Amino acid sequence: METLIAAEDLSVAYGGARVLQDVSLRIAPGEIVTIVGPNGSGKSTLVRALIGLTRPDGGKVMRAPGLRLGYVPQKLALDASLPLSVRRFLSLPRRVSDAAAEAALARTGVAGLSGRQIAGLSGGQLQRVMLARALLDRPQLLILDEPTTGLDQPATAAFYRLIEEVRGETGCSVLMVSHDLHVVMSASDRVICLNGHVCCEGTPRVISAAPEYRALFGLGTGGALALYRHAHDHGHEHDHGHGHDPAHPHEAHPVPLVPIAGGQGLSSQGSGAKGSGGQGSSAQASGGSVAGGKAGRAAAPEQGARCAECGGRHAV
Ligand SMILES: Nc1ncnc2c1ncn2[C@@H]1O[C@H](COP(=O)(O)OP(=O)(O)OP(=O)(O)O)[C@@H](O)[C@H]1O
Repeated sequence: METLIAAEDLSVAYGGARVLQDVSLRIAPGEIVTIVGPNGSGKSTLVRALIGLTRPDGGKVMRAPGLRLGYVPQKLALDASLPLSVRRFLSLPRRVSDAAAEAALARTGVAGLSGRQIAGLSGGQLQRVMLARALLDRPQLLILDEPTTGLDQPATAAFYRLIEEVRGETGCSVLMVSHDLHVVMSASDRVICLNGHVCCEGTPRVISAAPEYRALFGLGTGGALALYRHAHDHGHEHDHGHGHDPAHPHEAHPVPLVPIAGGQGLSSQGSGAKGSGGQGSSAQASGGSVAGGKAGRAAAPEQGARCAECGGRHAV
């Protein structure tokens, strides 16, 4: 299977505190993958390590050569008192034409905001402007870190619909971090449940039923299943390791849960590399080939002690 980006046994520590341990994942062309997990479980750290903003102290990140990557950060690290128009923001760091800027704003539903100050935008408008900026480089992989923070429910649902439309139009893959479990379950092809390590991963249906997920998020996510009506009738090709016919309902061949094998405990070693502040940039990822193996170690037997946090058996 073709892979755009992959992490293999990725570990990150900040000043000796282990945040990620042996995290492996891979993103295939065209799929929408969502990372869920409790506060502080390392979701943003994982995203930043994938992008290259945070240096891992173990494992590696591999990208398809010349991968075009669009990134929408959780927060915009801008001084609100600095005058910065939407139009100028769209040309940071690379100048874009007025036509391209207008088209991107129109695509994300905020046409006509060009002359407005970034500091004066509502939360929903800012998210759409940041998405417009990320789309300007025609990313093959769009990475969004909690893109709907602070938005109300209709705005959140509308934003996820927009993401699905963009994926449908451009064929880009989407990797996002989200706490909106119900929407995540309806809008994702695959969900990765993170708590310093990958607790479990699979289709929304499989994840909703996973004991590891339920231990972390409780049993009140039944509505997420009700929302999940993914008939898998979109045109992209992807394979979650089970080679299904894309015309099949996705649930018919659920991805097996992927416990992380191995016996290493938490280490207090680590260099704690800090990344620089993300600014909603699009970045041309540096090259490097992607290994074809299944990064998530599918169908590995459960090993290790039962996790006190999520109830699953895994390395950490
Ligand atoms: N630059 C940093 N320096 C030191 N510690 C950090 C840094 N960034 C994150 N951390 C710590 O690492 C842990 C994981 O943080 P991270 O932001 O990755 O979690 P998260 O799952 O995205 O959380 P949330 O859901 O609250 O956004 C937290 O304990 C956090 O305090």
